[in-house]
Amino acid sequence: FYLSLPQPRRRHSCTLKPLSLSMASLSDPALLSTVQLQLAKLLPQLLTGSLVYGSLTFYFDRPRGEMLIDDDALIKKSSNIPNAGLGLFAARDLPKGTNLGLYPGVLTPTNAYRNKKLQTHPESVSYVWKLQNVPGSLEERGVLDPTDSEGIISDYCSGGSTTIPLSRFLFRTVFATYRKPTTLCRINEPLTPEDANVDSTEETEAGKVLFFISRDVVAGEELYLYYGEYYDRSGYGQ
Ligand SMILES: C[S@@+](CC[C@H](N)C(=O)[O-])C[C@H]1O[C@@H](n2cnc3c(N)ncnc32)[C@H](O)[C@@H]1O
Repeated sequence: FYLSLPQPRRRHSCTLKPLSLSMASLSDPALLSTVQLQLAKLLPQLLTGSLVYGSLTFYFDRPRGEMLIDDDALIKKSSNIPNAGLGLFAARDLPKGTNLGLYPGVLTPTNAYRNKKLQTHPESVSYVWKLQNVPGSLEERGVLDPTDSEGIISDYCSGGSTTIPLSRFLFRTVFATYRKPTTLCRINEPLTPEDANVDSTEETEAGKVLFFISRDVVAGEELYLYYGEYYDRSGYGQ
């Protein structure tokens, strides 16, 4: 007979191994193939994740806008208005109703623009188009910001924002060729609103602003758009 005495408890022991793989352990072929196998299993997930992240970033932070008139119909040069900088001129006759294009810029929530970029780069405001509120709601649709991360306007608007991590980097590299001309940003406003020869209509929900010729324009005329009563004109002439 065996006496059924309580057996001494076996102590479980474990050894903690350092997580990092040393070069020596990587030279172990068995371990190396396990690591390769794990990486191969992870690869599809990594690729899918990157694809989803890239697509969403592109969708939200892409530069919008496009020209609807050929390049040689317009000329960018010094404005007829003293100290107004560059202006946009008709290179040929443009009949009333001619579509010029959709205003360029990255669609940015109004608050994000107001609380971040406007604070750090106030000069960007001259070129930022504030969209109307979505009809029938108090929701603000946002602004179209065609300036770069420093608030500077250049000939093309690239996408990207500070809201999505690495967004600006992606638009400087992977999506670098996807950029929109900022020609329409050079249209000044007339000395009196009645002298405007360009007008705009907005498809607010789509975030689209169409610029069109509002009266017959002859070759050589400067194009003018009235900016509206809320535009900040405090920097005019400086
Ligand atoms: C949308 S930008 C027009 C393009 C700008 N002139 C440029 O060189 O890029 C608006 C800015 O142009 C200037 N501007 C436009 N119309 C003006 C006017 N009637 N008088 C003085 N400055 C004007 C102001 O500096 C204004 O903030």
